[in-house]
Amino acid sequence: MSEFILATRALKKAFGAHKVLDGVDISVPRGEVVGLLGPNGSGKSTMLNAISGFLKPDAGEVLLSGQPVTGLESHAIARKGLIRTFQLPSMPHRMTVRDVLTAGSRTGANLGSIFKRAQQESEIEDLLVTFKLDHVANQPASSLSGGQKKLLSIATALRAQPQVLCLDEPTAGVHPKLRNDIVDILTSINARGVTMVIVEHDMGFVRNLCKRCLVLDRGSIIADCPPEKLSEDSRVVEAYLGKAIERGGVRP
Ligand SMILES: Nc1ncnc2c1ncn2[C@@H]1O[C@H](COP(=O)(O)OP(=O)(O)OP(=O)(O)O)[C@@H](O)[C@H]1O
Repeated sequence: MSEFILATRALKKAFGAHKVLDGVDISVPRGEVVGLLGPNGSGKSTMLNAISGFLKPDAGEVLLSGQPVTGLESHAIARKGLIRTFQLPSMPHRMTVRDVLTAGSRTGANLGSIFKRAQQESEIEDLLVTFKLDHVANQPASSLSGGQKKLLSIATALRAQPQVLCLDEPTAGVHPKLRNDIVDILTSINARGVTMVIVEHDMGFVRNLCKRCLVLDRGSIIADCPPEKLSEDSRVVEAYLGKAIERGGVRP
């Protein structure tokens, strides 16, 4: 079994002449929580898209447990255990919150027994409570606030029982009180062995969750270190932390 559950090798993606990913190598050991940081427009979402099959890389490799998944469709990569959430999750108009969670199941279409159905219903009720969505369970998912949609998208991702969860700005738009709840939820998910790659600008959140951070800038990883070491790295301060703090861009 590969030492790394997720790796990219010389991953490239350009939009026209703009080389957003210019040969990116990352290696994520099983069970790790990694922060993927960088200035706005540095390619973090592009990286998640290329890893999860929402975008085909121009060159390079994506490896899941050592096996190449480069260029596979997103649903095929999801079936292999890597699920990605989005910065701005869109929700179907006609489905309630509970319906969205039910549809998110890996086994949703194949509930052969009453036992399985009862088990699924109980898992969904647990998720509704854990993500503080139980009071809106019967409302249309599209009517939720931005923060609630974020929570629902993470809860739905968990229904697929991922081995690797890639989260794109999980706290953006989420009420500050709920951010600590998300840290607790993600910590307990990680304790069950789920590896995570988290794109996030909230440095408090990153420090609470991530043992390691990768910083992306101008197409390359410019730092790979624990969060508390980031401010000691002059390239990171120059490219990201310094400027972003000046602009108020990094949520402390
Ligand atoms: N489909 C696309 N077509 C053309 N350019 C794109 C496309 N997707 C992304 N880009 C460009 O690639 C660059 C990286 O975008 P990306 O969204 O990956 O950055 P990011 O680091 O996630 O930014 P942010 O922190 O603001 O969310 C940006 O300049 C963006 O305009």
